[in-house]
Amino acid sequence: MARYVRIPGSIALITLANPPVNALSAAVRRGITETLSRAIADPEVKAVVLCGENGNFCGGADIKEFAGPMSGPGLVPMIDAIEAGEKPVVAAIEGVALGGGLELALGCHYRIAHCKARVGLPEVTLGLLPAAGGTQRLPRLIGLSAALDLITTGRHVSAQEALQLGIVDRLTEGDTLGVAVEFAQSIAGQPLGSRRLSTRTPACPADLDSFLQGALVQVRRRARGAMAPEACVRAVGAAATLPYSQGMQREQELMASLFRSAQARALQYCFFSQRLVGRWSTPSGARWDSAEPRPIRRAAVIGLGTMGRGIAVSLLQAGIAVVAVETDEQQLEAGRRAVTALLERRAQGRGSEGPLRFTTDLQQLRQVELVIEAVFEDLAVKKQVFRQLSAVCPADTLLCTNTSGLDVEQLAACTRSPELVVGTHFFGPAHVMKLLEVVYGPRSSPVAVATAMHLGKRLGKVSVAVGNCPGFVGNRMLKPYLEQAHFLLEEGAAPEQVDQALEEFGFAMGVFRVADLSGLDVGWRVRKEAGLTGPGVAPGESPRRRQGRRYSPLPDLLCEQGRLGQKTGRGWYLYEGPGAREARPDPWTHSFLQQYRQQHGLQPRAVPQQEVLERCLYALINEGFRVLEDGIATGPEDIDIIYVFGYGWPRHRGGPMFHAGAVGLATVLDRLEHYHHAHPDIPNLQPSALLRRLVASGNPPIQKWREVIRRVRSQL
Ligand SMILES: CCCCCCC/C=C/C(=O)SCCNC(=O)CCNC(=O)[C@H](O)C(C)(C)COP(=O)(O)OP(=O)(O)OC[C@H]1O[C@@H](n2cnc3c(N)ncnc32)[C@H](O)[C@@H]1OP(=O)(O)O
Repeated sequence: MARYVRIPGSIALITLANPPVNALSAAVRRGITETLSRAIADPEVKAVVLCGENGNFCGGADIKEFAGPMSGPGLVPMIDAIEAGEKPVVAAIEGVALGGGLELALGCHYRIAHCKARVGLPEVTLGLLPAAGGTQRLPRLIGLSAALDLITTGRHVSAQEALQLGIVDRLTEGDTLGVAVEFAQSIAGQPLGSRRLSTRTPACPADLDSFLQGALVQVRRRARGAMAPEACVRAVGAAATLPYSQGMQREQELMASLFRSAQARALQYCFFSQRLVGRWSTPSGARWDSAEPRPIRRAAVIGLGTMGRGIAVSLLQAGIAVVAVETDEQQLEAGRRAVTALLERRAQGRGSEGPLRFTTDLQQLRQVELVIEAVFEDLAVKKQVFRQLSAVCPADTLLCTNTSGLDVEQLAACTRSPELVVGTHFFGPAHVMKLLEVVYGPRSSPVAVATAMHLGKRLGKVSVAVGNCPGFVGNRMLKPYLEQAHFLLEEGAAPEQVDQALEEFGFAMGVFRVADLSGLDVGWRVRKEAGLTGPGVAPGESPRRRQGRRYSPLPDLLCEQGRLGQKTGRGWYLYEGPGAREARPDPWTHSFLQQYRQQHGLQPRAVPQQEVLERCLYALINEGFRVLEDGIATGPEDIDIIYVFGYGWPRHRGGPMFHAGAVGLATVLDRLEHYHHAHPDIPNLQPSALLRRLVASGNPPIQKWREVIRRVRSQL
């Protein structure tokens, strides 16, 4: 898995050959070790060039190997041998040099990179640290501060930035290998001295202790419970305070504490799941590898509210021409100003955008290949828009709706070509958030799904194909989670207590802080339309029961008081004023809850933190199992990616379904049974058939769930 060629002029060329990214599998490590020995032993060879096949230097250690026992030559001795050798080794970097790939390049004496290459140490995103000398060599090359930034964020760095930082010695625009070979010839025989990075002393900030302390505080705040960032700081700190060999020892110790951790497993599961969801399929047999996406050059966005603006910006930044449509001149002008401001803010350092036109005239849509409707979340209004679109657009135009949960099929039924209608559920802000739920209806064609999935990828999003049901995957699962949070308030908890439990679990914001941020009126409107509150409620119905099950009117009561969240300066929390962001516990809410409990004869109790987590999270997870039973998501990975990328689920916990597996499915089942027994009027707490079946099947690893799901679905 590493090829060896002698090139005229006393150069040995070693090529890593493990496409697509030349990951450093055992076979590649063996290949490098053997070919390097050969080059060292050959007296004719004066210098070595190391490169990768297929336009990529190296994507790092082979992540697939981490799950099993490690075998073959170790990365550290291999890289040490390169650095210690007497013959200069030049890394010719094309494509990527990431993780172990960059660490390998740092063991080389020189680095030459193509101007489009990217380098970085992203191990932290996999729950690890750069444990092949990266935490010790990089600070010695570019200084402690810059190394700490790269290693704790895992960000990829462009070739230009890598040159500025001093990670690479030279950039090329053309033939990287040719330049590297020529360069190797020019330095053959020169002393290697400080080209061996392990011999250097890292440049450190003057007040090292407080610098490292500050770095620890900062990564802890950002990490929300993830362990790897802190371990990275400690390892880089060792580079500043210990000789190289002791620093390496510390690096290995810290890596050992992470390598088999639950967090590393969760993060690596996310890495592979993110790629797996791209290989989508639908129950009707459409598949990623057989459905051909249509090219999209011109698109339209209908409705320039917050979502429509973000979607327009997202399309433009992908180089797609956009026609932005509003109903009247006033709304159009507001939309124009907002989109222009967003584009200006994001303009720095970005590529060229597609052309943009604003109009109130739907006739302007005759030339577009795709339309995204982003009007008010009201089925009747959306139906009307789809009827108009169907009348105006050519029959082969793909019509997408940005609904967050309405029936895509009902919209398709309003058009001439229902097979060309799909849901594209963006998450706000749409130009920032990485998730796109692509919703196929029963009649959506393979080409429609493929085009929407492909569009998502072009927009830089992680697209997940899901079936059509109220709330699709993400919002459907959110409902029982929110419901539990409200029930917990009825039973005695305070909003800040529920939020604290969820934030300590790793969510960026607890459920009540999120509700205040998004606006309580959003859910209120949906509940009114569903007849759960407002004039649609049957006279005489108990305020705490709806449709035969327990219901909490608490959020409705807050809305009735005009407490809509941050925008009104008060919601579950109190804010400095309308639009202010800092949430303060509100004595009003506490006394409101107290009165409510008294009025309904509810005896408040101290709700343990464990119960908050179990009831909120297991209710959500239970719905996830139902989503799988119903075939709305194909596998648990789809759900987990949706939750990690769209709902702030802490990535180091892998997503809700992964978390269920990590806790133990039998435990989740047991706790759901316990809570359902205590609250028989909450159907969401009744364990799903699939969960029971998985437990009965012996708690298989998550990668095997699909087999059980198939059996359960065929029997339901
Ligand atoms: C105690 C012993 C351990 C010592 C370890 C020492 C420390 C070193 C650790 C590491 O190096 S960990 C790995 C660090 N590297 C990364 O995190 C990079 C991961 N890869 C990527 O970011 C991207 O894949 C890419 C390289 C930027 C390429 O992106 P692109 O969009 O072009 O393609 P993808 O679809 O992402 O990938 C294609 C294909 O390749 C698989 N793959 C990518 N990288 C790895 C890898 N490092 N190991 C194994 N497999 C990898 C990826 O899963 C895709 O596979 P398929 O889905 O097509 O099967």
